[in-house]
Amino acid sequence: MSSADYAIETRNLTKTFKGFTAVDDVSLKVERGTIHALIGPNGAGKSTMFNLITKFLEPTTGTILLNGKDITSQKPAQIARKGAVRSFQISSVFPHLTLLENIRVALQRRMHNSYHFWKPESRLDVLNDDARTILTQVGLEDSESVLATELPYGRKRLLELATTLALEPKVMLLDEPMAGMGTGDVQRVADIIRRVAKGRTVLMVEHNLSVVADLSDTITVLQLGAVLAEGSYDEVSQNREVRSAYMGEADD
Ligand SMILES: Nc1ncnc2c1ncn2[C@@H]1O[C@H](COP(=O)(O)OP(=O)(O)OP(=O)(O)O)[C@@H](O)[C@H]1O
Repeated sequence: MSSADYAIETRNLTKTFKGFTAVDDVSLKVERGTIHALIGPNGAGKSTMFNLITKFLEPTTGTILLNGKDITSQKPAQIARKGAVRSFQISSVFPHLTLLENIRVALQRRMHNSYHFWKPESRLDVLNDDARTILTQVGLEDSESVLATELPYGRKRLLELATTLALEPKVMLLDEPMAGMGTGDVQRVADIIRRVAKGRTVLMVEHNLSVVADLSDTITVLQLGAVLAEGSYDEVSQNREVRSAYMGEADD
């Protein structure tokens, strides 16, 4: 496979914070069209990897490629415009707008790269059909007139996913999508992620191993900033080093 077959590739990516190596020479290949999970114990470097890939952090050394193109020196907004969008950033939701309005803002952002708040409200009505389609994709079609702030936690996270979908990402980076969710919501959100991942590439950091097992084509296990193992869930969960380093306490 050539570099162009990978939606995301890192080569020898390293990040040090004042001499402490948080990400240590990581070469990661995320195949296009797959769901790829990044797992590992606390402090393994997962969030730092995400921040490096989306350029919220500057790598100390190494290279980051998006669809085979070097994006190491690009800014987060440029990377988002190239179709790699990070989700589950609470800031993507405006609490005092309705769900429909939130999606319309995100759609506008994609189309004009600005908010155009000054335009007459009626000009935004053309976006309603698209916004409703997106709300339906995440199962929020019954709440379009509800203010975002009034949503319970699980549904708020679905709204964040919806605002991400409005940007038409080719690559979605999901940062702990199940964090803080009750068991009822977890299965629902997993089903939605599987559905919206079709035709896209997903890289996710997730602590819930049954979700990781259920959704992922490939799993990379990080430990102390370095890659410990990689493969399918069956492969990595049977790896002895992984079991002792990461799954020891969850051996059953
Ligand atoms: N800005 C920073 N300055 C100093 N050290 C940092 C910084 N960011 C992260 N680290 C350290 O780098 C290591 C990796 O952190 P990171 O948050 O990437 O791990 P993680 O795998 O996402 O952990 P968790 O599962 O707990 O979120 C940790 O030891 C952390 O303390």
